[in-house]
Amino acid sequence: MKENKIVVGSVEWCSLPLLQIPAIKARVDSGAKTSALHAVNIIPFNKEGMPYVRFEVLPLQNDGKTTIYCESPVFDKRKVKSSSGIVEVRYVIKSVLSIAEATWEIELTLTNRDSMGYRMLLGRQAMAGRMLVDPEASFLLGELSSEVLRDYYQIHIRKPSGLKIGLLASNPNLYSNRRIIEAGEERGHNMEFLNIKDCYIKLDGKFPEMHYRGGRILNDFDAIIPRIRPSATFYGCALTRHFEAIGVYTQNSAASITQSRDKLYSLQLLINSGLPIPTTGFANSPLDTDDLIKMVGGAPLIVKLLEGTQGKGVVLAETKKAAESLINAFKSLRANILVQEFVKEADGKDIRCFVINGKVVESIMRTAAPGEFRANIHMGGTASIVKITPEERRIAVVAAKTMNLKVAGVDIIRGQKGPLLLEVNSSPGLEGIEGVSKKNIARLMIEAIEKDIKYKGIVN
Ligand SMILES: Nc1ncnc2c1ncn2[C@@H]1O[C@H](COP(=O)(O)OP(=O)(O)OP(=O)(O)O)[C@@H](O)[C@H]1O
Ligand SMILES: [Mg+2]
Ligand SMILES: [Mg+2]
Repeated sequence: MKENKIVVGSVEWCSLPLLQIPAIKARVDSGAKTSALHAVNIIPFNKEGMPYVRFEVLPLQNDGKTTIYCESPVFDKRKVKSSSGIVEVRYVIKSVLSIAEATWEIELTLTNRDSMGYRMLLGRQAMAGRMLVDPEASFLLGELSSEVLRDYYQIHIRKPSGLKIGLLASNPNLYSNRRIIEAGEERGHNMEFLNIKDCYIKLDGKFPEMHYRGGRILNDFDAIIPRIRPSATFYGCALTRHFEAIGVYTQNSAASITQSRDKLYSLQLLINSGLPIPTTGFANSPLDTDDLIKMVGGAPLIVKLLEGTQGKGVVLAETKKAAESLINAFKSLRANILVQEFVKEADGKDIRCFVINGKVVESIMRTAAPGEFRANIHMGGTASIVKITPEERRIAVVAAKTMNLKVAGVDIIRGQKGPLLLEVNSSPGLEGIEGVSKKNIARLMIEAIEKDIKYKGIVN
């Protein structure tokens, strides 16, 4: 059967017609089962109810400008262990390989790992029954001249249009992240999802740089939208700070995000601006628990972890005894906590004001599920649009300004004597609010960036 097989060297040119990639240099890698395609900006989406993935391929080595925009149905998602032992979940697509005038269907995993500069690896599965490898040779099926490549790729050279905006976050599947990418693309911008864990920093007095997995340098961004989840605060803020250092606009600054993650520090700043908050205590030693409880008006009271979110670190202690044990238990775990007056009149409701560039663009009221005092959507709360009072609006605007946040989610509860500020979030979620609002909040975030950096390119 040898005669029918294509003999290939260790490197060959091939093409992927379904993805409209006319020529890509593939490294023949019989050590790997599945073939891999080097792709960036890999973003999942749904098309007519089916899982799809959108990605960009830079088909030519050492060429960061020639970009092919691809989309494909998702065939599978697989865990792949790299040679360094790190497990990565990769999308698998089915595509057609064309080589030496033969074509057949192959599976391709998408990876942003730059495999020694090769944009494609051809694995055993794709070759089985069809190819023989002569490992000493390369380009047995012919080399392509730079003229031919230029002809192929001329139309694919990225033309500057719109802004280049990076979304610095952890999960491209998250509703908020998907919406921000979508809204940016709708405005004609070049949106890229930058995974926090894949960015790294070059600190250098003269030539500081931001790098991305595989060695790509990320220095040409016009703006970065940091959406840092609490568990990634330290590294995410370091990256945001570095983008600032290399002159990139960040929608929320690293300093403001860092500040907002510490509830105690935030409250200190907020009361300095004269904003009303529920009476709050903080103590270091369990010896002071008794007085701490008295300070906030006794039980029932609220205990909050300093770095909690989605309502997870917020507990209600109904009695003095319960409060004592709760506070002392947290202390013995060395957790940093706040003790706060329980505002019963809030009646399991809170108001989330979404602030962008100093304006409340939308407000919703969240109502806690039955038997629950926390109104968070993640705790089963339901949302509806609410008309806020001028005082509530003022509190939200001053709070965002005090925290120096361009985009903020300000939480307020309605107490007996008026509104009380609970906290200011630096990555407010979009799902709850867009679910009930007619406004395109993600688009408003993008427009705020356009305004801030005085972008006049696109009108629609
Ligand atoms: N002092 C209080 N009195 C009454 N209810 C409160 C009080 N503090 C918090 N709550 C309720 O618990 C919810 C969660 O509290 P808070 O917003 O402080 O925590 P969080 O975990 O940071 O939430 P988020 O996801 O909004 O960041 C509030 O939205 C509110 O419904
Ligand atoms: Mg919070
Ligand atoms: Mg909250």
